[in-house]
Amino acid sequence: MQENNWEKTLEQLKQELKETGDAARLGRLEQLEREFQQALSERVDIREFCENSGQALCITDGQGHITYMNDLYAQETRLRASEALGKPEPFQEPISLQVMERQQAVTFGNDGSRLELSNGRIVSGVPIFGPDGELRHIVITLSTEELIYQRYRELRKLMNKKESVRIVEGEDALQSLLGKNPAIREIRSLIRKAAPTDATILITGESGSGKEVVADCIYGMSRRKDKPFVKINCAAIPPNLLEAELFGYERGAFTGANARKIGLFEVANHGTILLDEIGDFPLELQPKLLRVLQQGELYRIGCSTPVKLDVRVIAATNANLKYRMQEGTFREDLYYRLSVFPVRVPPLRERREDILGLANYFLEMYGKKYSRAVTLPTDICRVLEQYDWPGNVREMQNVIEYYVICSEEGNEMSLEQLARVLQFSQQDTPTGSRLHPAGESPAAGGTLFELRDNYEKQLIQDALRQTSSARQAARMLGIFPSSLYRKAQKYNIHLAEEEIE
Ligand SMILES: Nc1ncnc2c1ncn2[C@@H]1O[C@H](COP(=O)(O)OP(=O)(O)OP(=O)(O)O)[C@@H](O)[C@H]1O
Repeated sequence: MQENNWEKTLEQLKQELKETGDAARLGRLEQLEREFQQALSERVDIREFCENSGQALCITDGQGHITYMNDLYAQETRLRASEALGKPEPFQEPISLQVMERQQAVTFGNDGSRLELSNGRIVSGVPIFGPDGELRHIVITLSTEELIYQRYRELRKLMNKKESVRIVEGEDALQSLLGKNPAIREIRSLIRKAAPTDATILITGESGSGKEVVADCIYGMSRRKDKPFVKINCAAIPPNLLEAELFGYERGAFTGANARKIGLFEVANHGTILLDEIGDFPLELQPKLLRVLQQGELYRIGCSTPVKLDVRVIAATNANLKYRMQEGTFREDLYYRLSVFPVRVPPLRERREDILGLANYFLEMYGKKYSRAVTLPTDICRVLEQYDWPGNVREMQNVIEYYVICSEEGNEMSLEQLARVLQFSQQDTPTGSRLHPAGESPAAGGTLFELRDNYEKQLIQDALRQTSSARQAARMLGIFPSSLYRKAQKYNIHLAEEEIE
């Protein structure tokens, strides 16, 4: 009814414009109408997709008020759309609330009673942000574990296709571990042997040397490659929260435990878990981890019945575990249980023959990303080979990305500029050596990130000077106006009021 009204008004308006011969405004109006119809049809498509997705689905607005639910969701939750629409989720612990609080996707095992679902259903809430960074919608789904695995596999395939640089399945997985140095070849051969078994693997090596790449290869070549791969950085989670995160808890286990929480070990069941920074694993939790490794079972906090597990454990660290054992912060029995199959990834400075291969790989990768066919002149290659790379492959990847961003075809970054990035004069490498290429006078730099930020700020200021609005400047820089606005705020660049619109 309403649509008929606006269509009628629109027709009248068009007729009037035709009669007055205002072709310009008529053309603009017709253009707007086409865009509007297009948006309308897309909206209908999305609704159709939701109806027929085969998955229980509910959408809320940014405040957690339900704006849509499909039949399957209504059936599974026994809610009625007519009663629930426009209101918050009528559950004791609405998932939308958690998404709103954490501003990130939330998934947890459902304990049955809370959402009145049969056991095994997994509730997920995914936030959708607007271009201004505001939370606009939350998409809530209820899935079986099997469905989650399936989605996970689809997503992984999609990501591989998109990035087209890392193929991480089967023998091909090894291709993502680049390098011709004998130690790297040896690692490939070790992975080939160990990956198909369920042996626990301990990967050691300096930060940025490629431990996670090795873990990805092991997973990609294992018989668990279609099952979950849960990665956790043990140093990033406060010790008092780590126990609950890893082992989970029962409802009522402690104040605030309003519902059962499934720990990450259970999430990884039948799959693989990567315990990164294992050297920082809290001493008091180490017996619990040992139990998982030895007995294949865990106790959730507040529960006396063990949960049986089938998880392959890969641990990684840049710490010296033998030293940690001596100082009494790492248990000896845990160390020997973890290092059934040890793999040491050498730092980049110990495999200089791989430097150029890696540099060219990243050059091509970022060349594609930023649409720039830049090359590495011989003098720069020489410097890259001589540098000690204290931050290993990760540092090189950052440096090459910076190089590609700052270069243009035929007008590559100069040796002086690169020297600044590498901070020759200031940076002590872990071996204590410094690199000063002959004839270079190293300029004061700042960290790589500071240099990058300065450069970005300068590019934005230049673009604003060369154009007459922020919108045009954003177009020139190839970014959205909203991103330009955010960056302008970050760098304290003043935009005129009308430019912000
Ligand atoms: N041999 C390699 N071939 C290709 N890329 C690599 C290689 N080694 C490292 N990289 C790349 O370098 C970066 C850092 O590697 P990775 O995260 O595996 O290091 P790490 O040792 O796990 O670091 P941290 O100890 O800080 O967790 C990643 O982007 C990774 O893709």
